[in-house]
Amino acid sequence: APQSEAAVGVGDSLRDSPLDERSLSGPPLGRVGTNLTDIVAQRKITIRELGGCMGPIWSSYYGNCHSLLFMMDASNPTQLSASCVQLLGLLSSEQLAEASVLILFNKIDLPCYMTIEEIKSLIRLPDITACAKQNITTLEISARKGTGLAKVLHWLQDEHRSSR
Ligand SMILES: Nc1nc2c(ncn2[C@@H]2O[C@H](COP(=O)(O)OP(=O)(O)OP(=O)(O)O)[C@@H](O)[C@H]2O)c(=O)[nH]1
Repeated sequence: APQSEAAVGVGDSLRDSPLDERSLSGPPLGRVGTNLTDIVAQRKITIRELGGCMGPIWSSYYGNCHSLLFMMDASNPTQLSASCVQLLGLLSSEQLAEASVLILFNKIDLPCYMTIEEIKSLIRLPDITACAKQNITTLEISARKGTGLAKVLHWLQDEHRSSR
């Protein structure tokens, strides 16, 4: 069956979540490295998780990336600017110009210092979306509670329906 790849960068792993994982490969949770997870959402989609601290080598994986899930920790305002800089770097990459992008605001189960609207305004998300070559969608989720994950799966399903 055809398969395509999506990548998760920065923030928190979907590994904690109740996703329907039919097969799993890569190092166990908590190890440094890149984790690969196959999910079946009508077709097989391979998710490659790249931790925030692996930013310097993210670009090695751009070539095979059909869509990008960029996870931000909505409960931690001190990480926001660094995450935003990493996001801008991804969006300006020529290799990712055709990728569809889903920005996930994670940990909405925690009491947050700022509302998601405030976070979006602080990182000037409307400007980022307007200037980016990519089609950008945003969702608010809790990987721990599973909130919003059905929508993430639907997005993946839609994006990979007719992909290479
Ligand atoms: N309350 C809450 N905690 C979460 C959620 N998602 C992840 N966590 C916790 O946040 C911590 C960090 O998650 P990790 O996935 O290990 O860390 P990370 O931010 O992805 O780290 P890198 O991949 O190296 O960037 C763990 O203790 C998770 O259990 C969430 O939605 N809510």
